[in-house]
Amino acid sequence: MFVRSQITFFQRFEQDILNGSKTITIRDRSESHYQPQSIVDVFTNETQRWFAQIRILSVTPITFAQLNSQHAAQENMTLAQLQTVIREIYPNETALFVIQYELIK
Ligand SMILES: CC(=O)Nc1cc[nH]c(=O)n1
Repeated sequence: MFVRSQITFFQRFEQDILNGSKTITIRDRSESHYQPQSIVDVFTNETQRWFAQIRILSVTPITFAQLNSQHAAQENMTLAQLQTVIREIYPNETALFVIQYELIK
């Protein structure tokens, strides 16, 4: 049976995803299962409202300490902002995954 894959983003990221300025998301191991080239439905985390489809391009392990300004640019943030956001979402996690995606238009 084919099960459609899903991911959620906080509502504050929605416009950046839709306008193409946020092209990665950094998640913990529990969300590292997305398959490259798969198509994933995107919902808001707060209300489970569908707002997009994305194609997964790659899933790459990374540590918190390895986050750099290129990752921040791909998140449409400064590096300091990205580090703060990730620490708010994953307070104690060092093993993370960069999920690169493209918006399906
Ligand atoms: C819901 C949720 O965890 N959203 C996240 C987490 C990390 N990065 C991101 O862009 N969105």
